[in-house]
Amino acid sequence: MTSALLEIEDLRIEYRKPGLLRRKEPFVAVDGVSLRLERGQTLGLVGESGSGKTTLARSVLCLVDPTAGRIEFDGTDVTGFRRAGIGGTTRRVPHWYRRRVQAIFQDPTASLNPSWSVRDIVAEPLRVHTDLRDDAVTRKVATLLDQVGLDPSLDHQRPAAFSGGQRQRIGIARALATEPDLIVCDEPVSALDVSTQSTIVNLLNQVQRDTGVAYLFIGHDLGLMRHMSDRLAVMYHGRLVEEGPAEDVYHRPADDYTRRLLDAAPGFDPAEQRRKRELRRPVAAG
Ligand SMILES: Nc1ncnc2c1ncn2[C@@H]1O[C@H](COP(=O)(O)OP(=O)(O)OP(=O)(O)O)[C@@H](O)[C@H]1O
Repeated sequence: MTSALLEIEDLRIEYRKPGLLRRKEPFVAVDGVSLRLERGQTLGLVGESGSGKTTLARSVLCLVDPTAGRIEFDGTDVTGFRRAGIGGTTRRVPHWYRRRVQAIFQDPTASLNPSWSVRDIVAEPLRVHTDLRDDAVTRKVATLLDQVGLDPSLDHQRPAAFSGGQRQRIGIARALATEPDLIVCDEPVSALDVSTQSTIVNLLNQVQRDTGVAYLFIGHDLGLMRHMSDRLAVMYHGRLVEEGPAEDVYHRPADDYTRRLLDAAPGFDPAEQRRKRELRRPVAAG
């Protein structure tokens, strides 16, 4: 088997609350999770609130230290990139990793600097990660804004001048600036209204077709996740309960928890739900 873009092996992440007595058990947020994401594909990560999705995503972004297990990106072990050093210092994550792995977050308002212009926000990763001169940066910013459907002539405006969906487009332009191989998308459409959700999802799909970027995509809406993802992984209480091709997980879930998640999914027509339950009912042996 060829190496995947991202390979997560038996990952465990524990949180310790400061001041806890030593003998008290740490809280296990991610427990023995193994996942694989191929180049140019989307791995959808679903599960109820608190199941460990964001913690897993943050470990891929080297924002949280795994307790055990391994994260490999394009053949390089990146697990120890951010091990806490002596005296609480933190080792720097290499530039090449920050450049190749970008992120989009749920709340674009919180993740965009409100006092910067859109031009400066999108230009920042170019200034940090490339040797482009000012005029080339300006051209690239205009191309990126155009790519995400924003008018480049508005690049002097601040984020507050834009709608929620437009702000998410700014976040996507910023994430695309370094031409990453992977974008970790932590619920990028959950805070948007339904019609804006679908335009942003379509944009992300188009970007993937154009650039070959892979997504680790976290979301709650199973219907949307099914359309977005090549494979779906379902987490429950920090553990992976199911993983497989998106259509299989959606139509033929192997795990009880996935079935409950599907039945609880909002926007389902009750008759459709009944029909799905019938289809999923195990066939008696013999
Ligand atoms: N810094 C932290 N310290 C202690 N516990 C934490 C910390 N961050 C998250 N947790 C706990 O870890 C568990 C998993 O949280 P996480 O945010 O990864 O879940 P999630 O599936 O992404 O949830 P949501 O869909 O609500 O974002 C939760 O019980 C949460 O309270």
